[in-house]
Amino acid sequence: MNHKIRIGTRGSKLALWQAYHVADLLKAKGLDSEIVIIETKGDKVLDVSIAKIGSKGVFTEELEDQLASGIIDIAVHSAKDMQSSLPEGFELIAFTEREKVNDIILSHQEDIDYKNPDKSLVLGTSSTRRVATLKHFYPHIKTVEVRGNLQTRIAKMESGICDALLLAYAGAHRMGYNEKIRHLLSLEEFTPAVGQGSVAIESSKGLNTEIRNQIIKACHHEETGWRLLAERAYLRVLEGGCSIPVFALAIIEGDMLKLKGGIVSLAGDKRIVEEVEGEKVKAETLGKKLADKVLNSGGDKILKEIKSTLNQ
Ligand SMILES: NCc1[nH]cc(CCC(=O)O)c1CC(=O)O
Repeated sequence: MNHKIRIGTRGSKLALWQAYHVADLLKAKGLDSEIVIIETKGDKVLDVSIAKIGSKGVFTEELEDQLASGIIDIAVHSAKDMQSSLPEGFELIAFTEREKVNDIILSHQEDIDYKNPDKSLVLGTSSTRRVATLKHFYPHIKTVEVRGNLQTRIAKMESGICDALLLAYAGAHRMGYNEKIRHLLSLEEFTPAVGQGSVAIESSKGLNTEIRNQIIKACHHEETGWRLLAERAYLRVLEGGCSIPVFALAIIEGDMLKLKGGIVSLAGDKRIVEEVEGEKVKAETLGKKLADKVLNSGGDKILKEIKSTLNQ
């Protein structure tokens, strides 16, 4: 079959990088594609925090409309930005090989010392997980909300609203900012968001089976797939949109999967971390098991507290 696979994407530089990455993976298996840029609500409202406009689908709804009408065959997203449950009729069919999952501190200044409580430091971020984690481990650090794409955030930092940005390594690396990375943060403290570092491919359930299988064969990275299956099962129970500071990271060792994750209160005073381990083929069950453990050891109270704060 000589069908040109139409890849839908948002128009930001990072989104385009991801779309071209998928196009390259397809090309390597002899599959032709073309990129279709689609503007989403999330791209238009840059001045309001995502936590406030409601995280559900602000970056995905328009793409799903185009999937449903067959204008595009697949939509490409940062796996991290994908809701844990998709609307009826859609599915994630592939996850690309994961990039380094750490968070980083990025700055134009070279001497960023985030561990010394005697040095004042203002970090820009818009992630509740990162803000809460900073409050927990580094309460002396001040934060300011910095939104927009990476280029915008860097411009804001350089204009002086903060000393440095707290970001995902994956995005900074993909946008070519490695030389501004000052610290790679530990996975124990800054356990990443579910899915961080991988690119997810979404399709309508009605996508032609042959095309679907070709895409999976070209793009899906199996180990990443197991890891994200576990992490996303955890997220689904915690109902964590990106406004809730939950985190989880799965690793694979042979046939086994280790999943570590938890939740941190918005004020940073409470942080719960639990771990589960089992066969990787039980990824989804392990994710749910982790959720039970976290909820039962006080996560339920933190979650309730966060939800009532966000609904105010
Ligand atoms: N929330 C925005 C977002 N979505 C995906 C990435 C980076 C790439 C990735 O983690 O896959 C980022 C930027 C960031 O968190 O710094």
